[in-house]
Amino acid sequence: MPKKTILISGVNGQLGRKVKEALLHNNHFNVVGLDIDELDIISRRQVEEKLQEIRPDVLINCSAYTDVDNAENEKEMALKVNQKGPLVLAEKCKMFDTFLIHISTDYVFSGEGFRPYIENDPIRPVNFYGETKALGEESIQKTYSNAIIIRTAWLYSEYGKNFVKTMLRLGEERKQLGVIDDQVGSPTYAGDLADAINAITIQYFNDDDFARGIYHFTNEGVCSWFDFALKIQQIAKNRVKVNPIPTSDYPTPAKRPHYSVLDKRKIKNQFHIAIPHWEASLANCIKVLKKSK
Ligand SMILES: NC(=O)C1=CN([C@@H]2O[C@H](COP(=O)(O)OP(=O)(O)OC[C@H]3O[C@@H](n4cnc5c(N)ncnc54)[C@H](OP(=O)(O)O)[C@@H]3O)[C@@H](O)[C@H]2O)C=CC1
Ligand SMILES: Cc1cn([C@H]2C[C@H](O)[C@@H](COP(=O)(O)OP(=O)(O)O[C@H]3O[C@@H](C)C(=O)[C@@H](O)[C@H]3O)O2)c(=O)[nH]c1=O
Repeated sequence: MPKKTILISGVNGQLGRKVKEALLHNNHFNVVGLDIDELDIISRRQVEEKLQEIRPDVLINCSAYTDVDNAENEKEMALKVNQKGPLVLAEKCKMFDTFLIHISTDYVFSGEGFRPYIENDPIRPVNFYGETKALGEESIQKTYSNAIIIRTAWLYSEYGKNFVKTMLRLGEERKQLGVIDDQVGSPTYAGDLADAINAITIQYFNDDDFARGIYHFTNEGVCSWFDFALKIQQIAKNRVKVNPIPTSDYPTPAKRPHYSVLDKRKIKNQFHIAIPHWEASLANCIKVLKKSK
């Protein structure tokens, strides 16, 4: 296979960095990673210039506005990055015939369901971040069919700001912690999602029956934020006491869905992807974090 060029936008984010690491293992890929300083996804001019210059076969969009609480106040900015950004990328990928992989979220769902959400379940976000991500999905779907949207949830990695790193810090600083036990979902190690994106990218070049559209990806297993926090402290051997609390005891500017488990059968069947359980991936990530301390 001649070398293929893969462009990653938002490469300095926690997912962007893991995607770059995963793709760099593939000798057939020429990987270019850019972040907002070189490729601002809301700038039509900049996106067109970069696609003209780099001519990527695939663009993996890891950039987004991800501060769920601040999105309630910084509405204009959140909307620009999460709705206009994907629209611009879809328009320009269409112009250059570049396959687009975009990432979305479990927060597009209301959380009122009682079984894992499948890809074509109706969406109804309960916060503004979720609304902007839903609009981003819609913009891509209306504009460009040579695209895949992967919804994921509760993402963490060694990099950036995330729940695991917050809990590890609080576990060392505090004697007690209250964590919500009535919001349930599935944690996702960004390295596992990056491996899935790598597998999908390879299949895009090799599979004549390659199916576009929306897919769900998280780690296997289901837990509450409380279960997740408890396991983090256990693995890290922190002595902090973790107490379960209801959502009403932890008020936040943005409402969160109570149940946002995603059904992953479609991605597993279509791309033959084996997904690790969240507890196994969490242990691996914490081991890496402890080593680098
Ligand atoms: N984090 C999570 O728990 C979850 C995330 N997702 C989705 O996964 C994807 C990756 O998230 P994650 O890695 O956690 O996000 P991060 O916030 O870690 O990274 C996002 C990156 O995008 C950059 N960025 C922001 N605005 C722009 C812009 N206008 N143009 C180009 N780059 C920009 C950010 O730069 P800077 O830091 O300078 O602003 C940052 O480097 C996103 O689509 C997110 O919505 C889905 C479910 C869960
Ligand atoms: C720090 C902390 C949080 N919590 C709660 C608040 C919240 O309901 C939950 C998680 O808090 P966070 O603010 O880390 O998570 P949040 O920003 O809501 O995480 C979301 O981010 C976006 C980008 C997504 O797309 C989602 O999939 C999801 O991962 O834990 C506690 O109960 N106790 C605590 O000490």
